[in-house]
Amino acid sequence: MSLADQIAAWIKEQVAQAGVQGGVVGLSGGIDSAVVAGLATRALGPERVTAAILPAHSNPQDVEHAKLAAAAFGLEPLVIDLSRAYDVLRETLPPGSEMADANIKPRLRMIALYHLANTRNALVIGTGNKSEEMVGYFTKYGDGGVDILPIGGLYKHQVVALAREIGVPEPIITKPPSAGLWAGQTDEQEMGITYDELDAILAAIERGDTTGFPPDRVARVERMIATSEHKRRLPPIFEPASAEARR
Ligand SMILES: Nc1ncnc2c1ncn2[C@@H]1O[C@H](COP(=O)(O)OP(=O)(O)OC[C@H]2O[C@@H]([n+]3cccc(C(=O)O)c3)[C@H](O)[C@@H]2O)[C@@H](O)[C@H]1O
Ligand SMILES: Nc1ncnc2c1ncn2[C@@H]1O[C@H](COP(=O)(O)OP(=O)(O)OP(=O)(O)O)[C@@H](O)[C@H]1O
Ligand SMILES: [Mg+2]
Repeated sequence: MSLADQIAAWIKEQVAQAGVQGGVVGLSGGIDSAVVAGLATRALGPERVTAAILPAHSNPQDVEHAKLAAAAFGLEPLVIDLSRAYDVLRETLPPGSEMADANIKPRLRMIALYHLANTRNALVIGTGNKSEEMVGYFTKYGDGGVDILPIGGLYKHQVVALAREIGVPEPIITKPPSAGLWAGQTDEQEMGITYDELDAILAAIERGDTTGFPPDRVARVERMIATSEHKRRLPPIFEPASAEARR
C-alpha cells in the first residue's frame, strides 16, 4: 500500500473510532494543509470533508491557492473571513507583543474549526508535520489545537514528496513555506534554518548519531526541541501528596 493510502486508511479508522461523521481541515493555501485535505478526501470522500479557508488579514494569493487546492480534490471550500473578529479582539485586549498579536490568528482559526466540528459531528484534522512538531514551530492551542495529526510523522521533505504524488498543484508545492502571520514571513527565515538542514539534523538526532554535522547547528536544533517540550505535552497537573489531603 502506498504511503498516501496508508495515511488515508488511518484517517478513516480515526474517524470511525471517534464515532463521528467526518473531518474539518483549515486550508491555508500552503502545502501541508493541501496534502491533508487531499488525504482526508481520499479517506472519507469529499462530502465528509469540510475545507475551511479562514483569512485574517491574509495575503489574497494564499486564499487563491487554498481555493486551487480545494478544487484539485473536488472540495467546495467554506470561506470565513476572520479579519473583523481579529480586529475586535485586538482592540479589546490590552496592547500585546507582536508575537502575541500574531498568535491571535491561529487561535481564532482553532475556534472556527471547532465550531464547524461541533456542528458537523466531525474531527478537527491537524496539518502539523514532524519537522514543525519536533521544534515546536506552531501556536500552542492555535494550529496546535487539533484532534488528529495525519502527517505528524512525516518530515517536511516527505510532505513535499507526498504532495507531488497525490497531485497538489505545483504553485503550492514550490512557494516558500509560511505561517502567514505577517507580511513576508517565511518559516525558514524565522526559524533561522532551512528545512533541508533541519530535517537532516532532526533525523540524525532521532537515530542518535549526529557525526558530521556542525556541533553548533546540532546544539541549536536540540535547544529548539527542548524549549518546546511543553507544546507536545498535556498541562502538568498538581497531585496532592496524600489521600488525606485529597479529602
Ligand atoms: N516551559 C513551559 N511550560 C509550559 N508552558 C510554557 C512553557 N514555556 C512557554 N509556555 C507557554 O507557551 C507560550 C508560548 O507558546 P506560543 O503561544 O505557541 O507562542 P510562540 O511559540 O512564541 O509563537 C508561536 C510560533 O509558532 C510559529 N507558528 C505559528 C503558527 C503557525 C505556524 C506555521 O508554521 O504555520 C508557525 C510562529 O511564527 C511563532 O514562531 C508562553 O506564552 C507560555 O504560555
Ligand atoms: N488562512 C487560513 N485558512 C485556513 N487555515 C489556515 C489558514 N492559515 C493557516 N491555516 C491552518 O494552519 C495550518 C498551519 O500552517 P502552516 O503554514 O504550517 O501549513 P501550510 O500553510 O499548510 O503549509 P506551509 O508550511 O507550506 O506554509 C495550515 O496548514 C492550516 O490548516
Ligand atoms: Mg502556511
